[in-house]
Amino acid sequence: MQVQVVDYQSPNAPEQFVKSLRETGFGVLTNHPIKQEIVESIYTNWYNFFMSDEKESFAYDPKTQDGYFAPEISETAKGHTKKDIKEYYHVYPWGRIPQSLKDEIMAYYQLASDLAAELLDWVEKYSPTDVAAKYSEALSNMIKDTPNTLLRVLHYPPLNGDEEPGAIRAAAHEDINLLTILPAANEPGLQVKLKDGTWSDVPCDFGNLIINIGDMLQEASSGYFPSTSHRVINPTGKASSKSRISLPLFLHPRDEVILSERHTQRSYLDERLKELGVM
Ligand SMILES: O=C(O)CCC(=O)C(=O)O
Ligand SMILES: [Fe+2]
Repeated sequence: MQVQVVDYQSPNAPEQFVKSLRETGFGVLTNHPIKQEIVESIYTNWYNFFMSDEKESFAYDPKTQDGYFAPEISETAKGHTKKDIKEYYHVYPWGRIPQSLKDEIMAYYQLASDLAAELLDWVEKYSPTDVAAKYSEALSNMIKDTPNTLLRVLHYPPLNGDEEPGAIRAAAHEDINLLTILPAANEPGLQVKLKDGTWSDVPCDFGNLIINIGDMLQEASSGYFPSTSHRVINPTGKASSKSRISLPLFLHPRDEVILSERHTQRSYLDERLKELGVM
């Protein structure tokens, strides 16, 4: 099955959407409540931030993980040796945020978090009874008042030809969190790995909202909902000279939320950050 594009306003949207998540780890929504204007404005304003020297005064703090991650310290995906070709900024409500960008990005953070709670209710409603019985609390409750949800503003710079051979914008990886909410980026490149092992472009019409499952939902659902590998491939031709901006919101439960017999959100997250080499 390919990733389904679902009209958020259609009566059977919840069922269709959850089916796509179950089959592919991804679902795409159109006609959803997040206005394209705010997404576009964020892309423009943060592009300007990444082009400025101001970013250097927000260098990330390894203890708290908020702030600016320069290309030199950017992630190496689990199981890979080459760093991704990207720089990014981690926005947390309690973290450092450039003053001029704060109101807008926090408005988006709230909007997307509210929508995410609704989507988690959809997931719960269409979880089989035996799977839902193992959720330690309602999925949408797991993110209630959480300080851990992370909004990452990503900038993939234009390629200039001196990239390390084999490095790509984002090497194949799975997300760590419960669910990821991602407005379509301003340029294509996002691909998902299908069950048969082939890579497929995620429908990326500007205005689409892409949602995918992370490892924590896979853990909490005993594998019923798959955390699927995805990647961002390098552009070719004229597109190589363009920046790509994207804006994933990674939904994380509160620290103490029990995901499974093995893990709370905190024990799971710490394990993964160490593997990524950023902690
Ligand atoms: O930039 C994108 O489209 C996806 C980014 C992503 O998968 C991630 O940061 O985890
Ligand atoms: Fe990802």
